[in-house]
Amino acid sequence: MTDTIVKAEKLSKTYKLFAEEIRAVDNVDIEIKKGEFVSLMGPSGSGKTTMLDMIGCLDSVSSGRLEILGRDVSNLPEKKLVEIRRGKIGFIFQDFSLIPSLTALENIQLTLYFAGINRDTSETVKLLERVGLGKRINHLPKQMSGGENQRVAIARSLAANPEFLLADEPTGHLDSETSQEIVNVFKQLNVEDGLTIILATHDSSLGLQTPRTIYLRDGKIDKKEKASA
Ligand SMILES: Nc1ncnc2c1ncn2[C@@H]1O[C@H](COP(=O)(O)OP(=O)(O)OP(=O)(O)O)[C@@H](O)[C@H]1O
Repeated sequence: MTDTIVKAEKLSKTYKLFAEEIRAVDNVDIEIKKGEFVSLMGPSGSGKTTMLDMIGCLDSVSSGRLEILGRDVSNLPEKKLVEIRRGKIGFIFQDFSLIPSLTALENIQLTLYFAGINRDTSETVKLLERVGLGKRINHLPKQMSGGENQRVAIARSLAANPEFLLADEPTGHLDSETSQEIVNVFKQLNVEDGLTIILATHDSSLGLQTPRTIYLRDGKIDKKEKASA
């Protein structure tokens, strides 16, 4: 098993919009190893989401090479991309995407059900405890704060035992104090469980807390600014 989670070489993504061609990601070289906690930072439109979507096998590659978990995914059809992302990659987005009529516990159980994974309820409860929600197991999303909803989403992303987590602006809907709490959960998962996490954010107060920061500007890596925090 490789310890390289992501290896991108001259990776590019081009969107065609009528006559216009937009190079959202432009010739990017990146290598991310198992156990790293990396933030992808850059202003709006710099290509963070496009980059994460390709790494997460949610979007295709236009040119260059992308290896995920040791497998070349650059030219794979959608069906194969689904196979790679299912179970192996955990996703956390800005909107928590929880089902309003289901409790914290049920939201996770439903995800497991659709993934075809059999888990004891006690294991799911442990996941919620892991993110500090031991007392919110039977709460509905509307009975929890935004930060708590995002913790449920984090627990849900962990339920299938993914090889790594991708978080795209996970604190976009949260105030600064709650955002810090969410980043602390990620730090804990990275330090204590060795989980690999890639976090996209435009918020430098959060992005600079990770051991490694990659800056994007106009779809390219901004080498001048690239430095470890
Ligand atoms: N589906 C699409 N079709 C056309 N252009 C797109 C598409 N998705 C993204 N883009 C363009 O690609 C560029 C990069 O967008 P992207 O969403 O990756 O940036 P971002 O850094 O994540 O921005 P934000 O922080 O605002 O989410 C932008 O110019 C955007 O307008």
